Formats: sequence, C-alpha cells, structure tokens
Amino acid sequence: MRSMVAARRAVRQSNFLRPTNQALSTTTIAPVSSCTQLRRVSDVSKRIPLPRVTSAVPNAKRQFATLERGVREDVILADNLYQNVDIKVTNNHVQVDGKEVPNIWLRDNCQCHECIHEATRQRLLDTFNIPKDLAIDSAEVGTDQSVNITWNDGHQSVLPGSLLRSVAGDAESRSTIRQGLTKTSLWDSTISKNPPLVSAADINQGTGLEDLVIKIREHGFCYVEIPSSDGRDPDFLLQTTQDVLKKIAFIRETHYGGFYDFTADLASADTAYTNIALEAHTDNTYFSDPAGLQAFHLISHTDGEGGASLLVDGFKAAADLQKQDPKAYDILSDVNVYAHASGNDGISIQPYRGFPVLEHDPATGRLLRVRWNSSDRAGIELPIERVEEWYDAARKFNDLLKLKENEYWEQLVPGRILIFDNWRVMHGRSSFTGKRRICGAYINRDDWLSRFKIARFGQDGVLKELGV
Ligand SMILES: C[N+](C)(C)CCCC[C@H](N)C(=O)O
Ligand SMILES: O=C(O)CCC(=O)C(=O)O
Ligand SMILES: [Fe+2]
Repeated sequence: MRSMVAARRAVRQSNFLRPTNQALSTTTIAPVSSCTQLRRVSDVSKRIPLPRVTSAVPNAKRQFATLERGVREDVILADNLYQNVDIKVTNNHVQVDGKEVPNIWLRDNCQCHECIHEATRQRLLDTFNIPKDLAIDSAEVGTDQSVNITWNDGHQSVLPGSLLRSVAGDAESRSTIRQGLTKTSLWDSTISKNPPLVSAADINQGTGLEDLVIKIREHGFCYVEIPSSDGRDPDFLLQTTQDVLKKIAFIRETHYGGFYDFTADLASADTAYTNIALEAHTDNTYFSDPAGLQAFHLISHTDGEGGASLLVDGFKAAADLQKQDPKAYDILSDVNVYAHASGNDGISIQPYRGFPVLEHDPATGRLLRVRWNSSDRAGIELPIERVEEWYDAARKFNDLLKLKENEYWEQLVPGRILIFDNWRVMHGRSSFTGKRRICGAYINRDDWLSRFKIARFGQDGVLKELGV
C-alpha cells in the first residue's frame, strides 16, 4: 500500500489523465483507496515533467474540487447577482452572509480619494504598510448596505454595498462581470437561416455597437451590413470596414501587418494567401495570445468561383465531444501542443509554451478557448509511446467538426462584414478560381471584451466589482 504522501505526489504530477473533470489547478486529495487510476498514471507521469501544482488556500481547494470542466451556456445574469445578501457589523467586525470579512481586505478596498486616484481609478494606498493589527473603532451599515468604517488609526473608509455584496458570490458569479460572461448560444448549420446581424448605420448612430459585441459574445460571430444605398466602391468598403472594427478596439499588428487586404498572391507565405481550400481552424495558434476577434469582408471576386466561407462553432463541437467521449475531451484539455508560423523569411513564431486544444478557467471550469489549426500544428507534448492517444482524441474532435450538421457555409458578399470570436468559432473556406480580394483585421481579446463588458454592464457596473 502506498503512503498518503506518495499518493499526493502522484496527484500533483498527474496533469495528464487526472480523474475526469477536475480543474487543472486542484490538488484534491483522493483517499488512497480510490487512487487506482492515479496509481496507474503516476508510473507514466514520472516520464512527463510537469509543473508542481499547489493550492495553499483550503477554501479555494474545496471550491475548485466540485467544479466540472466544460462548456456552460447559462450564466447568472448580472441583475440577479448577489441578491438578499446580509451585511452587518458585529463586535467591530464586518460580516457578509455570516462570514467575517478580514480588516486588511476592507482597508485595501477603501474607495476614498486618498486611497483611489479619482481620475485613474488606480490604488494609491500603500497596502503593505497597513499594520497587521489594524482594527475597527466603529462601523455602521447604511440603508444601501454601504459600510462606514472608522479605523483605529483615524482613517475613515466607505465601502459600497455592491462591493460588499459581491463577497458573498462564488468563483462563477464573480466571473460574470470580470470575464464578461453572458448566455452562450451554441449553434449548428441551421444558423444559416437567421444569422446574427447588425446594420452599419446603427453602429454609426451609436446604438449598434453594443448590439454587435453582445451578439458576438453570445453567438461567437455577427455580420455587419452596409446599406447598398451607400454603394459598393472598394475604397469605401475598405474604409467602412476599418471604421467599424476600430469602434470595437484598435487593430492588432502582426507579421501580416495591421488592417489586411489580401488576395491569392503569396504576399505572405501562408496558405491564406493562396486559392487552396482551408479546413475549419482558428488563427494564431502560434501566438500565446491568439487574436480575440477576426474580421473578413469580401471586397471583390471576379473571373472565377468558389471561395465559400465556412464557420463551425468550436464550443458546440467541444460540448458534443465531451458528451460522446469525456476521456477524449480531457486529453485535448490536458495535453499541450505547439504551433508555428515559419513561412516568412527570418520568422518562426511559436508560443512561449505549448497550449492544449481546449483551455478552461481553473476557477470555474468553463471552457475559454479553442485552438485548432492542423496546418500550423507543431510538437505534441507527450512521450512518443503515448502520442497516439492525442491523435485518437483529436480525430474524434475533427470528425465532429466535419459533420455536415455542424458546418455553416456562406458565400461572403461585398457590403457584409463578418466578425467572429477566434477563441471559439473556427473558420475555413473552399478553394476558388479567379481574383478574390478580402480585407479585415485582428482585434485583441482583452480589448474587445472590455468593450463588451462596458456595453453589457456599464462602466459603473464593471467598476463596482473590481475589489474581489
Ligand atoms: C488573416 N490573414 C490574412 C492575415 C492571415 C491569416 C494567417 C493564417 C494562419 N495560417 C493562421 O492560422 O493564423
Ligand atoms: O480566404 C478566406 O476566406 C479565409 C482565409 C483565412 O483563413 C485567413 O485569412 O485567416
Ligand atoms: Fe484563417
């Protein structure tokens, strides 16, 4: 019988093939008797150098242990967050739903103008100069549940009720605003009947932008329609595309340039710049931080045919895979893969480390990002005697991506900009003949999500919850 210590070590080392659905950063200690699977795996894990995962906070450990990895379509609506939270002061300690809030947290989150710069919203307080024995002299709860505190060093703090109420939430509810969670509507080929769309005119008038980012967040993509009365002059279309995209956030520069305007001329050494078919993929698998959004706008296609665009909901396919074969889902979530972009002279871009095809938030278990580009794939981080396990799992995912019912094909047209979430939705195209000109751009994930969060929750809504 192995010792408990050895069993713990095995758990820590077994990044690959952990018990199903445990988040990567857990160190859940299973009783030795239930460690059969881990024991088997630990033999292999000796050969796979893995980082030591520790979890120093007992609460976090308990919280993570119950979380299941996967796609989650639902979300706690912001309006329903933190209802009926009890806030009181007992014996000079602040209690939120019966839990004592540490003084250091209260003092650190003081919102007064000495502690937070009014204009920049940055903390001015020297947190680690707060004496460890700081105590509350007196405190009272207001009708809006804000708490007024007088500290024993004389400082006065007001903590807004919204900030205190958020203390009652779990990792999932705290993510709603922080990560800009919203309802996720998974889709298949039938989305072609009624794809999400907003009009460029609405965006110009100011209302459409919110609608656009909210739709992209829910469905993973959205079209922007330029009224035909505005014309189809290529220069006008190029300019309008850029204007719309820059309203979301600034355009990201890469080795392909900034705003792109490309044809099949190998201007960059990448198959995107040819007329061959491209299977469903996400872009930038070779970056540690792949572009968050990607846009395409067909400016013209003459003297030929083909070049239809393909979209596949990567989250829907991932959810299907988890249902069909949870083990395959786990392999794609645990095994790191490298990618590269090496076509251009003097360039071989690779991420600073390998990343799995399916990446989850360790705190909530939610699927966050899909990376999938078989053309740009490089090394798989498994010893050669086990690498086939990854191929078997990836083949299952690939089969789902290629199901007719999961493929949404659409011929792009001048006047209709396609914008999609490159962390979720895969794109491809069929081969084509003739001259086909497409423009578009990449936008960073953090920047477009910031736009989304402000659109969805308002600046105040986002700011009121920064403390936890
Ligand atoms: C979009 N743009 C035309 C600039 C280039 C596309 C590069 C495609 C590359 N194989 C990737 O997957 O990232
Ligand atoms: O030509 C297309 O429609 C898309 C090409 C592509 O995948 C890309 O540029 O990222
Ligand atoms: Fe692409």
